[in-house]
Amino acid sequence: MAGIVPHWNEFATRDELAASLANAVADTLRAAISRRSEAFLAVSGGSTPGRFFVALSRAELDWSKVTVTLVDERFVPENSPRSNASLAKANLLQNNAAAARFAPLFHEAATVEKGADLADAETRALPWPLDATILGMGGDGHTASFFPDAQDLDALLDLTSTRIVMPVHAETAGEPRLTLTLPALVSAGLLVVHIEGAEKRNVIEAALAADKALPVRTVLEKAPRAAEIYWAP
Ligand SMILES: O=C1O[C@H](COP(=O)(O)O)[C@@H](O)[C@H](O)[C@H]1O
Repeated sequence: MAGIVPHWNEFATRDELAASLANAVADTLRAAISRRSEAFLAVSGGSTPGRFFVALSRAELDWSKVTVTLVDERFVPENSPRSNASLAKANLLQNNAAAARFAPLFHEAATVEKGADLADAETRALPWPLDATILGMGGDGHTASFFPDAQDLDALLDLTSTRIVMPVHAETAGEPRLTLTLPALVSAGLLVVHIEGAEKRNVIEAALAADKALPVRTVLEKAPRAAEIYWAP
């Protein structure tokens, strides 16, 4: 792969991965707090991050100085079982992390375009750049809401975009989405792709080895520094 090759962190179990990733993120947040008196974290939704969220929620640090947002969101309200905000609130924003400020991407609006405009305006006031971005990846190679079949995928993955949040329409996504744009995501000092299971490992290895233009490859290629891949079977 052109660009900077990611670094693999492999674990025997998902619990070990969760503990180690939580330590790494907590260290990054603590360092940001001592450097600039606050810290900014973006996390993923989906089925993978639950254990990591619970482990991180117990980390000892000054959570009142931490802002948490999402790398992407389904265009659904928080009472939907598909809401990434609801997952993060239930699993991460508890225990010590209950003191953190949460900045969701979903806003009530007639269309996802209007919702994205609201989220874009609101997120501008957050303490950029991100200190840590924790991405997931679907079996189709999507990460954040950069789906392979997304309309305007090139615009979503445009490193020169001045947008922070954009709407996403993709047949395979289930519903319209909101996503942080590529430059917003890769501004983070710590960029992680958290994946579990043999199937996802095969997908990311194939994407990195071949010139297969899956979105996850584009993100890792365009990132200004090497990403950390966290993987467990
Ligand atoms: O739709 C989404 O999917 C990806 C991967 O989710 P998983 O269920 O396979 O872990 C996730 O990273 C993203 O935040 C979410 O919106």
